[in-house]
Amino acid sequence: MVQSPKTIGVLALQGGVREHVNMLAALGREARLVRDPADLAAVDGCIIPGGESSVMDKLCRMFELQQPLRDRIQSGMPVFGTCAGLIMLADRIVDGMAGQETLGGLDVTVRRNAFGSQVDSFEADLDVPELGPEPSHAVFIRAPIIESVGPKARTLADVNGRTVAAMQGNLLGISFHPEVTSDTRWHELFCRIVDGITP
Ligand SMILES: NC(=O)CC[C@H](N)C(=O)O
Repeated sequence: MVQSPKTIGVLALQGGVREHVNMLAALGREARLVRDPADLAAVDGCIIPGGESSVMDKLCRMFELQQPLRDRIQSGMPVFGTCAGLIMLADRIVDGMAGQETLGGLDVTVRRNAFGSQVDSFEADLDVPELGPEPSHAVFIRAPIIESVGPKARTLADVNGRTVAAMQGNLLGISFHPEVTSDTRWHELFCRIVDGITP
């Protein structure tokens, strides 16, 4: 019997949803948009896109997705957070908006908009051993940094000594946007995690 492919969702409340859907399509994976608890129940893994984390947090609560997402994360669902999505995954946030909450799961502390207004968007080539020898061209858009990585998580990449990618079990959080480049390797890595093909 051929096993049916795992379903990957993209949290579609706010932010850069389409780019992730297109990236998954380029890898032959049809994404399911996640807008309510029934959508979430139908997916095996989920991407949380970039956008504005404080708004995404509010919408998660409004659409009754915060607790279901927390529960799924705690029970091991693979999640890939990019930029605002990384902030949503972080256990700790040092300069959130008043009352801003995260979903948590990834043992890191993040700082929002950490690269400052002058260079709030820039690009850099990152050395990421997990992706192979070719550098990963990273696009940072009002990006957070990972200020500290706790003992349960590990650093995957940094730029000028500042951590911008971390992983913990099935959780992957990066502060930049591979979905706006032609580099599919981050999404391939996430698909392997969802499919249970660990390196
Ligand atoms: N490109 C992005 O996702 C920016 C993140 C945004 N600055 C936030 O705090 O959520």
